[in-house]
Amino acid sequence: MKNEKVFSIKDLHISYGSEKVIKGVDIDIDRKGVIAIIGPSGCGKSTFLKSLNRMIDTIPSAKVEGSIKYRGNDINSDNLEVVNLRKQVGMVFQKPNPFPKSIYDNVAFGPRLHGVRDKATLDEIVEESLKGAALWDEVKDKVKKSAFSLSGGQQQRLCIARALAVKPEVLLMDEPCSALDPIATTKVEELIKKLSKDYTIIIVTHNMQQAARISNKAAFFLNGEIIEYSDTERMFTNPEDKRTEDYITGRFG
Ligand SMILES: Nc1ncnc2c1ncn2[C@@H]1O[C@H](COP(=O)(O)OP(=O)(O)OP(=O)(O)O)[C@@H](O)[C@H]1O
Repeated sequence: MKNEKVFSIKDLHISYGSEKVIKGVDIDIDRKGVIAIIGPSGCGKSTFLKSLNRMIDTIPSAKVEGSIKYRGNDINSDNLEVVNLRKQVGMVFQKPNPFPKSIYDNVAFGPRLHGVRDKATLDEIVEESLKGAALWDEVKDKVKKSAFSLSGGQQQRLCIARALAVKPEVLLMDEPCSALDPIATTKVEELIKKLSKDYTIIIVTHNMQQAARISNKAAFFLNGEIIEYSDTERMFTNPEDKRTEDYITGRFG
């Protein structure tokens, strides 16, 4: 494929009112694989992530300047359809947030929103998405039951299935395992690794072991700037910057 870059970001600045949170970020993100966004609390990781599918628009005080290109198109240009951008660039949040609906209706929600009405087609998308999120075997006999009847880890995989149902290219994940127990975390990590063969996954994590286990590349943020962006293995074995080393070895954060 010609354009291997999914995102190309130049001189990105984001502020909330007078507080500057992202201060001149440049980063290119390639197709497929897992990119971990790491850095201490408050350094702007979630803000950066939310800017990539314009979820940041929901915060009135937020102001975004600079260029974010998704597949070569400026996502902040007036003629870009946000609904289409969010179809391509899905999001999974820290706490599982299924809708108060059945398992089936949670997954069918996005496709219905985009106009799919045919029952057989919806059935197929729901099954495929639940299989993609490694949840199908656990729920196939009870898809009409409430999403709230699932465990926390299952709910998070349901949210991943819901994101997959509209066939995105990119998944943004903001600490998707922080509310999960170790077993559910392992399952979601395995799922992320599996999905990274077909999707580009950009994940914010506080967990350095998790970043090392699942990501191909890592970007270290500090005070709204990217200090280092490299292959994860390299960053974790031979970081270029002393501040990166101090952070990943737990000297601060
Ligand atoms: N909705 C908001 N309104 C005003 N300020 C905000 C808002 N969201 C975040 N901030 C501020 O922006 C800064 C960066 O926050 P952000 O959540 O992006 O950091 P983070 O690196 O993801 O932190 P954490 O790891 O603790 O989640 C913080 O100082 C925070 O207080």
